Amino acid sequence: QCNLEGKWKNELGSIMTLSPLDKNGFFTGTYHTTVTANSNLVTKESPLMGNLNVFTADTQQRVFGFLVNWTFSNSVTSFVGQCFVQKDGTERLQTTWLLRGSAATEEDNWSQTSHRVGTNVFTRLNTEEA
Ligand SMILES: O=C1C=CC(=NNc2ccccc2C(=O)O)C=C1
Repeated sequence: QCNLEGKWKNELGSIMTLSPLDKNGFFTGTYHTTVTANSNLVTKESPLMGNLNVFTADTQQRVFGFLVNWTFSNSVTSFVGQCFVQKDGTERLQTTWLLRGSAATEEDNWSQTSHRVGTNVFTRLNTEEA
């Protein structure tokens, strides 16, 4: 079954580290993202907090949500998603995100389309990547 604790990366190369969950499924963590701020790449760490739905008996299909409070801009991103375990045991977090507010700094070029909703898939950071 999926355990959210640990390090995850998405297709943008952002790294998310999640804490152990408490009995209510509450967790905290940090989110490292690389965004272009006034034309230089900076990696920024932002705090996050979230909840796993621990009320369902179905331990394989648990849904979660978390909010990243971006430290480099006046914005937050909420992620909602579900963890899936593949046949080979690898875990993937399928998420949909909603970005609220505009970055105080130049937005990263992938967000030039100024879309404010999207999807991200997170996979576990394996040991040599960490
Ligand atoms: O104000 C801003 C502008 C762009 C941002 N890009 N990061 C993201 C936004 C949505 C989902 C994932 C990420 C990421 O960096 O992984 C974040 C805050």
